[in-house]
Amino acid sequence: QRGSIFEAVSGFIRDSQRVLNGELPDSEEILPDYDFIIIGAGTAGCVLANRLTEVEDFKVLLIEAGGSEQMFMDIPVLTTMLQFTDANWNYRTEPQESGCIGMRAGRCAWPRGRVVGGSSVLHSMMHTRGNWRDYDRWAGNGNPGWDYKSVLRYFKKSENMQIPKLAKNKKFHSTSGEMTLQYPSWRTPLSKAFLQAGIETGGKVIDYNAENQIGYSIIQFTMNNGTRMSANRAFLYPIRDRKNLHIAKNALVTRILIDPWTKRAYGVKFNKDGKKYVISARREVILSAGAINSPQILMISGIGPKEHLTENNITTIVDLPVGYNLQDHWALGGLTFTINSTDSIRSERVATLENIIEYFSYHTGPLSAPSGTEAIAFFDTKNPHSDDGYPDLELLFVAGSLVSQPTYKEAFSIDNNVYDKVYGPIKNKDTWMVFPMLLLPESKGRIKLKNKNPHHKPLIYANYFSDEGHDQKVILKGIRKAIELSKTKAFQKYNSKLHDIPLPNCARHGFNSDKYWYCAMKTITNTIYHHCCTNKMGPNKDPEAVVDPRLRVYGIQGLRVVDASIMPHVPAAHTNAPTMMISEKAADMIKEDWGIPIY
Ligand SMILES: Cc1cc2nc3c(=O)[nH]c(=O)nc-3n(C[C@H](O)[C@H](O)[C@H](O)COP(=O)(O)OP(=O)(O)OC[C@H]3O[C@@H](n4cnc5c(N)ncnc54)[C@H](O)[C@@H]3O)c2cc1C
Repeated sequence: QRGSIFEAVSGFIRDSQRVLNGELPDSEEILPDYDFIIIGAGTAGCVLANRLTEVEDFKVLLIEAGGSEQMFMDIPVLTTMLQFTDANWNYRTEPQESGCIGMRAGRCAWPRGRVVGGSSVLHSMMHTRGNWRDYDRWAGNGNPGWDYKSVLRYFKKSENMQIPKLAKNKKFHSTSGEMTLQYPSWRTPLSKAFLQAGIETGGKVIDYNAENQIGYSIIQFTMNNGTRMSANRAFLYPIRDRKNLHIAKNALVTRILIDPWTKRAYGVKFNKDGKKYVISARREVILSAGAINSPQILMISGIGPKEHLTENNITTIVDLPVGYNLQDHWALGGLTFTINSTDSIRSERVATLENIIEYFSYHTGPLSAPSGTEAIAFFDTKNPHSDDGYPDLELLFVAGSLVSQPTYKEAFSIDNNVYDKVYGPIKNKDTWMVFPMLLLPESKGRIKLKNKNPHHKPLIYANYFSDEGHDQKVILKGIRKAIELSKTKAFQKYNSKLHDIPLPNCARHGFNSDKYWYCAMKTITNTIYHHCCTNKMGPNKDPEAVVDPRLRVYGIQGLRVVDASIMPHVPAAHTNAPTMMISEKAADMIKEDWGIPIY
């Protein structure tokens, strides 16, 4: 056994104190005005609050609907469980014909962080930047300064790469930023089998955050010494003592105040502890409420598609396509392989006293492993033989499956009948799973208002598979690739077998036929939580654009959007790192626009 009860108790106290000493207190005093008001202390909001308050003259108010981050939220193994706390907005998609069919009431669960740190507190901590073509494509669409060469410095700015071998590559990595990156110290031998299977089938092992992305890798995580590094911990803890930053927690912004004549944003309204606040912004209001709430707040404040606002009795101040262009990464969920050893992760083997003692003593062992996601691989299905391809498919390897942790079924909101029939018979088995995930989707959805009440959840139309068939074909290639990997020597060592109880609604197509898998992916449609793009950045001539390349809302002065909603299209990356990059770049643009020199 590693560690002792004594060490674990001291470790627990040390961890609790780290959070107590780090977490910014809810500001006792809220001033009537600030230079900048940032709405939302999520990934983007935390980075921005840090960078803007570097300028002593800038007085900043950061407003967050959720409460403080708690110590237990930093324990990697609890990642999925955080979705069952108040730190989750708990969204559900609207039912649609061709997706989420096997989820409860035909609705997919879309969790989002409602806590200081935002979705970076709920997220699975995978750190991937995407491919250079993603950003060259953003720039090519009329957004100067967003090409990969220009944004690479912003990816590096926040990075503290603690994987020694990767840190040597100075062109792509940095060790001086706030966000620490690590491989988890504990993982199952199945992750090695995944990499070996890749090599056996002609792939190679790469650093996907460097030159090119095609290949296999252990995942780089935003972790520090075996614990979660949320944006809050990385960017707000270190600036706790800055006098020019105030934070209002448990404060829901209900409206951005805009003068309808001058079209200038001059403040915000928010509710906190039963009190209503109206606070002014001397310079700018910055909306960082994420891809679902940012469009909601804009629309409620009179910025959005005129017809839709009129339907909701909102006077339009500027008619803009807010809420359109919703994009996500999704995968077939539940593609499971059984094995004949006890090498996979199962909750009953993880949640043991021994492991708990080890975790609190040293931050090692199974509790320091994030939800079983261990390895990753990227493919360009259009140019399968190019090393420098543009990945459109990701295989996300999990050293367990829907049956390894009771919370998975709930987190994904899988219908009980479907789950019991398909996964009930293997519920005690050891398994591994792959999410074959679409990276460059063609389907697009939309966020609409339910009504103009800011306390009501907006409507989410995911529109998965609403394209001409491209998206399902890519996922199918991923399924075939995962099955190929399961047949390699590396995985046959464990006698890996594709779990073949068919989904009841798809059985008529014959298990493992292309048609079967098309039906399966529309049944267990699994979001990978990369919701974005609903306030698209684009040039003036782009009819879909909501913000300009400096992230200013068209037609309004003093209002920017800085979060995942400004992405013109989702990059071939998990979206936390790109969101940090956006915020780093935005901070420099804001400083520049207010005459502060940039170094
Ligand atoms: C379950 C899950 C797993 C994920 N896994 C990964 C992963 O492994 N790797 C990865 O790269 N990405 C992952 N992501 C995605 C990543 O976390 C997001 O892309 C990123 O955090 C988006 O940052 P953001 O600043 O745009 O929004 P958020 O971080 O969501 O921040 C928005 C903030 O605004 C606040 N807010 C909203 N409305 C209001 C209001 N009216 N008033 C006041 N405050 C408001 C919210 O409470 C929230 O704190 C995951 C996301 C989720 C939900």
